[in-house]
Amino acid sequence: MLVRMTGKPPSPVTPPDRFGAPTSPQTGGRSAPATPTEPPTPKGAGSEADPEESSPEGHVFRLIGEYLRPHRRPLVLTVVFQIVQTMATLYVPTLNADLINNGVAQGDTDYVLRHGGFMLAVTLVQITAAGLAVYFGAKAAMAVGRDLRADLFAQVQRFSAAEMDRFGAPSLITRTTNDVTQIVTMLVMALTMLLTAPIAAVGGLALALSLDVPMAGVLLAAMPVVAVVIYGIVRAMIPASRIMQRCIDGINQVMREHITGIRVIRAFVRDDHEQRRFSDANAELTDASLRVGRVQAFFGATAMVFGNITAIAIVWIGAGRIADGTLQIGDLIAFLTYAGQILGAVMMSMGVFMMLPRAKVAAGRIREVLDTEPGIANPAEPVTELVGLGELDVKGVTFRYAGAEEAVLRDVDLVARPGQTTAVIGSTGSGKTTLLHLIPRLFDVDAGAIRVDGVDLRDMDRALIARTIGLVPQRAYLFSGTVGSNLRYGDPDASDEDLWHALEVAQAADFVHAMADGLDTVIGQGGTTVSGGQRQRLAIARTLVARPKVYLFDDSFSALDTATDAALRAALATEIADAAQVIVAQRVSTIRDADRIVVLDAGRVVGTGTHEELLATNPVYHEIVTSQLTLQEAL
Ligand SMILES: Nc1ncnc2c1ncn2[C@@H]1O[C@H](COP(=O)(O)OP(=O)(O)OP(=O)(O)O)[C@@H](O)[C@H]1O
Repeated sequence: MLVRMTGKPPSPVTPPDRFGAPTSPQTGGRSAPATPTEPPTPKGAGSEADPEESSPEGHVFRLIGEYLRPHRRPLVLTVVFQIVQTMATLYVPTLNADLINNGVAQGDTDYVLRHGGFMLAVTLVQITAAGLAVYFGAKAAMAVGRDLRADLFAQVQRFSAAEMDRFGAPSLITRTTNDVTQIVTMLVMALTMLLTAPIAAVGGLALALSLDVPMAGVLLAAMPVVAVVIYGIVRAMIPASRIMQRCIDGINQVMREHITGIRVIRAFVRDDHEQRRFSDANAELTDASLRVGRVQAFFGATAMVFGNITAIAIVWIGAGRIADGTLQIGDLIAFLTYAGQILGAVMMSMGVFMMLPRAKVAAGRIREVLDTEPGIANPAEPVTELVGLGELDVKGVTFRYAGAEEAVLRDVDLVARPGQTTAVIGSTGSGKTTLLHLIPRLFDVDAGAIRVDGVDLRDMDRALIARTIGLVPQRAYLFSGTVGSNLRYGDPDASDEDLWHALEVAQAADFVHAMADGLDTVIGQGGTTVSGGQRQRLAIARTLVARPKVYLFDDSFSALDTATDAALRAALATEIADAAQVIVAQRVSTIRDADRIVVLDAGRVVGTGTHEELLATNPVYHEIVTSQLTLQEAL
């Protein structure tokens, strides 16, 4: 039979995970209100709304149009070769009819050879044009994919911690990989079929009409019937694909949690529970896939039946007309070929429309990232150099996390002078880490200001902030690579001697020496191949290599034993004697010698002074100290 099932519906691929996190305020610059108002919902998104429902088709076409614009050349070539290929495809049945009528039927071998040669040449043109059309179409589509990924990556790099929190790392990864793939896949199909299909349908019909009007009527009658049936099936496919997409989301989530939390699962012997969760999600996906499969099977069978009914009608009418001498056998064969081409074209274009729901969701999610203005932008005329030694002044700072009801920090003051150590202590959840994250401008304050050498952070160039302030985070992160490449994150030009010196100060030289390849020892992603304490010390060394003016240690000594902690602080005291140090710690012994201790309680500063002053006057500090040391030890 002539009808080929080329309009195959898209195969299930991993869909994007869903974005349902609360939206955040776009606080940026000095104009940020003291009490943040409710954030505007980003375009194409909605914390409540289902992104699949809320992203119109326009998203896909606008996005594709925008990204195809720079690739006009391959696009134009695709169109040209598509037209050539389709014309040649339409021409071949006419030539074939001619060959049969005037060559085969007449027994004219010479005609068959001459005409056959020409037909072969047209087929060659058809094949070459088809190949080139696919090549340039894929080239344009891949270029769109590459540009989308590059723009998404660049945009995510501009994001502040607030936007990162809002989208979440897994979602940003899925958007950059899977969602882009959805767009590219649809684009490849669209470039290959959307143009060919209407030309083949209209051209085939025109040629059929020119051959025999009554028989072309069969095709004309069949086309709308097939289109209506396929439309109905596509309508059924859309909700089925949507359900399947949600099921794959579910399975992704279970899988992600399983991989991330494998140690906890093992520790609590929850393997069976996790296995059940996975089995449930898996069964749900299987059911949904079967539902989609049933719709596809029905689609295939129905299309085939209609195609064959059309072919039978053509043969039936054609046979009668051949018998009464009004139609030639070659024309009947040409008719059957046109019927196949026309119905195939209708089905192929339906295949593209079946991909639309998924591409639509993907485009909405991509647009959402691209349209999100980073809350923290570089100032228009940034300060690029500081003249002072690096005096940090936190003044009247209030901060609330996006979506949170209460401010985490209220009216916080803190001064860290060069050559001095300022410690921050407080119960867990009192806001210490948050305060430290505000200093390198990972978030912007809602009220108050943070200045270094009298310059507001919001007036400073981001590169200057990074050069001036060195944060050793609570959970040190190391990149996949070597010890050396991780340390050079602080300064790409640092020599091996510089690295070893930093390691000595950070009390890390001994264990790095003991590693098989020293500085060239490979570190697993996230630093999983070193211990927590080693990771902390490597992170400290990395910051030392950068030589900032202000050091922020966020509980960076917590994984060290007391002796190493003391040795490290002693080494730091001489190594970075001129720098300002802010140390957050839980252990009183770590901070008792600090020049100034700031006591935080529920986001407020409840005391500032030396260990002795606070012990004598501050009940919160007194309580923290006596919970760890005897009064004798404390004094
Ligand atoms: N990204 C975030 N989004 C929303 N709330 C947050 C976020 N990070 C922290 N919080 C909340 O802010 C409060 C202060 O957290 P923070 O980590 O600053 O406390 P901390 O004093 O450093 O605690 P710890 O000593 O346990 O590290 C906590 O109530 C916490 O739940």
